[in-house]
Amino acid sequence: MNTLANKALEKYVDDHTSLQDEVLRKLERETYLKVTQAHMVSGHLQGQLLTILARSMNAKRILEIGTFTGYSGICLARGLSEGGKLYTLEVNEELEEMIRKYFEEAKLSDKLDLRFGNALDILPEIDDTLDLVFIDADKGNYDKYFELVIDKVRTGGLIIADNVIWKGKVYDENANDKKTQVIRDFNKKVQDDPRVENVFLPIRDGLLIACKK
Ligand SMILES: C[S@@+](CC[C@H](N)C(=O)[O-])C[C@H]1O[C@@H](n2cnc3c(N)ncnc32)[C@H](O)[C@@H]1O
Repeated sequence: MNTLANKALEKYVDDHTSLQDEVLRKLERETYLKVTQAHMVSGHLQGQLLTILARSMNAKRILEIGTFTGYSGICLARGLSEGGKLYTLEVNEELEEMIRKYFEEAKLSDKLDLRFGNALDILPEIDDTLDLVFIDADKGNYDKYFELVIDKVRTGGLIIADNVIWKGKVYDENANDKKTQVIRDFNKKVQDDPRVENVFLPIRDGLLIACKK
């Protein structure tokens, strides 16, 4: 289920969001043509939100967990300040060519630190202070990702988790599968966590934004 179920509203929202540029349009199109599970791509509205959040906080160090074809990575990197860097972690090496091609087209290659492997193994190697973390990989590990990054995030920095609505299943009392329960548990954990202040945004498949105190 689309959280902006009303198509007219969806169009209106899109019409009042800065336009998607040619690089992102091409990347989204190529993803849908060539890659399985293309619906995982963040897309225009969410991508624009990520750019604006990163830019407004003058981010210098951003970490993304789950690069996929690079859509959200490009959006985040666009919000980086001068000399900034995006660490982005991806387990599927087959995506490398496409990711690098589009970062090149977007003139963002100098900001890209792309690392392949299991994020759980790579995260302890990242020794940096982070302004923003975007968690968008395997849902079963969201809790672990949160714990592995929280001490690296500066005060006032953000941890943003994607897909926290899980196609509406998190608030459907009849949905009791394991993945849905894992996401409910993660959402509750963030809500109860005294280290952060948080807001749950029902955009696309849901973003949970936690600001470190
Ligand atoms: C939802 S997609 C990411 C979408 C991307 N952020 C975007 O908006 O375009 C999730 C990605 O996480 C990757 N992934 C899954 N488990 C992972 C892990 N343990 N470590 C690193 N990447 C992982 C998948 O291969 C997939 O490309």
